[in-house]
Amino acid sequence: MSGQALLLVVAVALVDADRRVLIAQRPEGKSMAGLWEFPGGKVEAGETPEAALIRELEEELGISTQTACLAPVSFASHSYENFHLLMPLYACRKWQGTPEPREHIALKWVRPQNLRDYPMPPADEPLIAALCDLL
Ligand SMILES: Nc1nc2c([nH]c(=O)n2[C@H]2C[C@H](O)[C@@H](COP(=O)(O)OP(=O)(O)OP(=O)(O)O)O2)c(=O)[nH]1
Repeated sequence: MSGQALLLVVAVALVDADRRVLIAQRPEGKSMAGLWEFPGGKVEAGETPEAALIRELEEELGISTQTACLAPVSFASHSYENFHLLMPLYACRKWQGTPEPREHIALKWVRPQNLRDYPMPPADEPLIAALCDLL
């Protein structure tokens, strides 16, 4: 049987006191450069999704959080040209530190209803409605 490889990526909606969500702009040189995404990244072999997210938040934004602060929201299941993306989205309202763009061009706090003003990867589109419902 042949088919696309499944890629497991974890992502998070960091939610601030004003119910805004943090999005981050992908850098030049990467796929989908310039698009706005939820922080996160690929789950490595032997890692739980939560551990991968905690690691990515430290690497990408310089913040720390705990598994207990990660609540499942929804997931994306989307076929790209070379792989099929499976991406659980968590919400997180509690973390230590102030997010800074260590691997992105820019960060932005956005109300869920305004997320459509920012070009995001096609897989993310259905997640916006889930966040609007939740927040
Ligand atoms: N972090 C994150 N990744 C997303 C989102 N939506 C979406 O399609 N993706 C895709 C982009 C990448 O193909 C993959 C995440 O990979 P990554 O961020 O760990 O690695 P990368 O950009 O260096 O990967 P690459 O595509 O350049 O090889 O998931 C999202 O909202 N957040």
